[in-house]
Amino acid sequence: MGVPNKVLTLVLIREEYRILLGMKKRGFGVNRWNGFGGKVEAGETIAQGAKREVEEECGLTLTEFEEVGRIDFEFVGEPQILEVHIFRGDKYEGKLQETEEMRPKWFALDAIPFHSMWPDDAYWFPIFLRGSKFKGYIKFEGHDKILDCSLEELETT
Ligand SMILES: Nc1nc(SCCc2ccccc2)c2[nH]cnc2n1
Repeated sequence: MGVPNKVLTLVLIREEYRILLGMKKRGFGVNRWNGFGGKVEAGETIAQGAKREVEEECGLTLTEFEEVGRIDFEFVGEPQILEVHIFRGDKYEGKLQETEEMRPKWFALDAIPFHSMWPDDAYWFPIFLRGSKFKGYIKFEGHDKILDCSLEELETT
């Protein structure tokens, strides 16, 4: 058995015509717009970890959210797979704020800044935006080059 996967969360808060992204100001994926997320801590469920990261990174408290996807990311030369659990945020409370980690901004669904995001997002965001569930496997060389990409749409809601 190889190295256990690193379990991570990614939350995309979506309203009818806009989606909330954050500009990552440090760490993994810096200088790219992304959803909010990160590691799952000991003693918390994946969903609890997702909710916590949103609060820490942009100040919002999720009151309704659902896991809609899962993508396993492999990076050439790194034994640990990143197992990313993707959630759609439907309802939230609180005041949106910039943090040390993220600069949040709402984007119209027809103006998502894919050129300043992880390159794979352009492949699975359309599946996410039509309300389907999905799972995938994506192999990277570095942080810009996709070597393999397989995505499966599981159901349309
Ligand atoms: N959209 C997207 N996100 C990630 S990492 C998301 C999980 C994460 C990890 C660390 C800090 C915060 C969030 C990606 N990796 C490769 N392609 C990718 N696309």
